[in-house]
Amino acid sequence: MGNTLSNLISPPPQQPLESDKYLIKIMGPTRAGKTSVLEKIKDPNAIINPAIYTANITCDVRFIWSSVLPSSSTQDDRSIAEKRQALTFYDTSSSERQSTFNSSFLRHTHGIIFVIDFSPQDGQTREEYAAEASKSLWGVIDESANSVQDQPLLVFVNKKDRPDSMTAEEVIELLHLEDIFRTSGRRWFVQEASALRGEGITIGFAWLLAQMQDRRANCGL
Ligand SMILES: Nc1nc2c(ncn2[C@@H]2O[C@H](COP(=O)(O)OP(=O)(O)OP(=O)(O)O)[C@@H](O)[C@H]2O)c(=O)[nH]1
Ligand SMILES: [Mg+2]
Repeated sequence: MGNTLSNLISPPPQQPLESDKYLIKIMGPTRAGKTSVLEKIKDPNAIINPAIYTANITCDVRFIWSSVLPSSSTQDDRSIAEKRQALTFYDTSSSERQSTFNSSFLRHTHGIIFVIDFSPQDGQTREEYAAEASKSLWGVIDESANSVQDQPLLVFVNKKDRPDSMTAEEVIELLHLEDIFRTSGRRWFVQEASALRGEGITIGFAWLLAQMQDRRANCGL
């Protein structure tokens, strides 16, 4: 029990992973759907429980990314994928955000997933919500500017099943994503998604995986 609990709340791994493994960190505003997105990456058939409440828990999940291969893939494809795609995800929770996102947060990280849903809370306007989200994203990127090598950034605009959701274009503008590329050369991609319905998750994640593989092949990162 003690072991299990300490595994759940252990700090982000700081050691470089072996060469065939990737570490991905998931960030984003409170209740945006970070954990739900992770559940769907792990298992596209997972049922997302609307009553899920995951604040204050940080989990470090290690698994083999074979579940997102197309159903038409052969056993050989799966074996190759299982050998190659060992991924560790670090899912952040609401309460740790400020204290955790320091200059070493992205060290040894190969990819970043930022989940946003644009559901303003407690009387916030959309613009206020976006400004806060943008500040937190830029905070991490600025903080780590000297210690990391421009990992690819995947942004999920989650909860597309809701009528008030925003488009990828609006998010690109509100988060000033084009500036990220201009200032750092970091590659980014915005994918509209619904973790609830399982839409957009696999395609977005496939982009991130391809980027991470490309960086490793070309830059050894
Ligand atoms: N409608 C809808 N609800 C979703 C979707 N994804 C997640 N939710 C719901 O949004 C709530 C928050 O989801 P979580 O995955 O816990 O969000 P989180 O970002 O991990 O939350 P914290 O860790 O507390 O910051 C839950 O009630 C989910 O069921 C989605 O695509 N559509
Ligand atoms: Mg969560």
